Amino acid sequence: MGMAVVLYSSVAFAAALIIVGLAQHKRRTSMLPPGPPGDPLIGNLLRMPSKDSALVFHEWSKTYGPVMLLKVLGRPMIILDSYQAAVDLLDKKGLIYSDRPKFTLYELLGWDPTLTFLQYGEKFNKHRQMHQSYLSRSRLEDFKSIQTQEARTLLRHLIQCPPDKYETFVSRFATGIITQIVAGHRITSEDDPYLRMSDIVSKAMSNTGPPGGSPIDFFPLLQHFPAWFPGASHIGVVKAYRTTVRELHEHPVRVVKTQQEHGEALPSFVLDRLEQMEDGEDVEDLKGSAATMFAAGETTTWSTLTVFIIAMVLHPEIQAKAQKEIDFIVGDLRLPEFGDRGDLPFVEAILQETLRSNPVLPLGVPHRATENDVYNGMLIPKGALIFANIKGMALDESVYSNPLSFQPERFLAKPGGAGEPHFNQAFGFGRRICTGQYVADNSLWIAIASILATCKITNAVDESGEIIVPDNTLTDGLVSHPNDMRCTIVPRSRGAKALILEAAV
Ligand code: HEM
Repeated sequence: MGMAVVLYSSVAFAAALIIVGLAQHKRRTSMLPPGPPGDPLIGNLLRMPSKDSALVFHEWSKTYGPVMLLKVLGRPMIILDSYQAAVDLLDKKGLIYSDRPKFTLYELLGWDPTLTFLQYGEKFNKHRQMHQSYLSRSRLEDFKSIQTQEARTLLRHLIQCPPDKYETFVSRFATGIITQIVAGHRITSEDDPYLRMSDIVSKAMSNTGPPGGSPIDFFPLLQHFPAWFPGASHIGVVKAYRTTVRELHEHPVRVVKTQQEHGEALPSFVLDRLEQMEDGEDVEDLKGSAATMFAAGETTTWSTLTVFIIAMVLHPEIQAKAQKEIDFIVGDLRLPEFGDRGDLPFVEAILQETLRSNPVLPLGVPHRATENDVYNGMLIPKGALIFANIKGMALDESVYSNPLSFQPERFLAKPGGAGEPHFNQAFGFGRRICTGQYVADNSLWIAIASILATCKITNAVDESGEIIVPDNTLTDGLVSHPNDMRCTIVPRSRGAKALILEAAV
């Protein structure tokens, strides 16, 4: 065989490879989910919303469908805008949809090891098991007395504090429950170290943009640049908050260990784990788990309760209807108890509508596909970030009528109500579903029922006597928080005030 034949054959073979490659690429590209057109190389970067991402994605989904592809700097992002698509992928195919992307910004902030951000694998299983075993349904009874006690303390704070402190005390309610569950510590003073840490950590979590979406997450090299460098501004957030985040890892375990040595530790997650710890076991896992529970459970509960309070300011008629229901079932001689829950369907509906109307994790926490997958003829590429658009699902008109209005009746059984499904999606999906959902649900219920039973929430009034209508918007962060909670909270009656003061411990 002559040299020329070898050369021609090689060129022909290479050409064939390129043609097959191009054909495969074309086929692959044509199978990708639809999405807004992007620019060469940078994809949709320039069109990515700077705020209200979940709402903007929901609008785009009306054009591109419930499974939508966005590309940012070559990184595929799939937005799931329908409950069905999220269940089909994240729940039913959990084996390949339960990973997380790398959250460089959160790692730099000191969140490590943190269940929320752990990649799917052995460490994830260990942390998930630690959380689930302590926060399981069967344990819920143990927490109810803590939750009831903190709800009563909250009532006293709300009627005694000036309006600009409402936020502080609602946050303290959430913190008070978590510190007791995690570290057996009851907050009794405003100087409590957990309150300081909680305040700083909440700020850190609501100022980081959508999870996994900061420029540092896309270009980890930016972490080595000064904060003034374009795209590196989050370095300032890291510097401001890292020490407190690390302190939150050290403090609970250090304190409970000392209490344990002195035989003074109260039951808690940390004590439970310390007692089970085997020789040589890494205490860093426990530190990470405790800090995660604290961070994941505090801001979410606080923000959701704030959403409820604003909804009551904006809808006095709904507040009055719930109070009528409570007066009928509970009366005015005692405060609501967990045992009343099944008899208060309208209060239940308000809780559900609070979770639906303004979900505090509007885009959840992104999952990551670990394999190529085909869904309804569309290719979900390996490595894609998968966002469940929880806010988008809340606005799905085929499930929720008048989705923009706050209408608890939608959840009441037919014919009195619309029989629409509860909004469990607020807690996420599949193998990454929120481990604290049952605790959160009970904390929210007892706080909502107790506030409605005893307090009247109305608009605040400014210096010139004008009624203030709170702006019903949320910040953009890992956890979103209402921007404006201006209102007035007073006891419903003298009897209600007496009940609050008697019950508070
Ligand atoms: C209103 C309150 C809460 C809401 C709305 C909420 C919502 C969520 C959501 C949407 C996720 C992401 C799920 C996913 O990736 O699909 C999540 C994860 C998580 N939540 Fe919650 N949560 C709340 C309260 C709590 C509480 C009280 C705790 C703990 C005491 C907690 C612990 C966690 C943890 C550890 C994760 C990460 C799970 C994992 O990655 O495997 N959450 N939560």
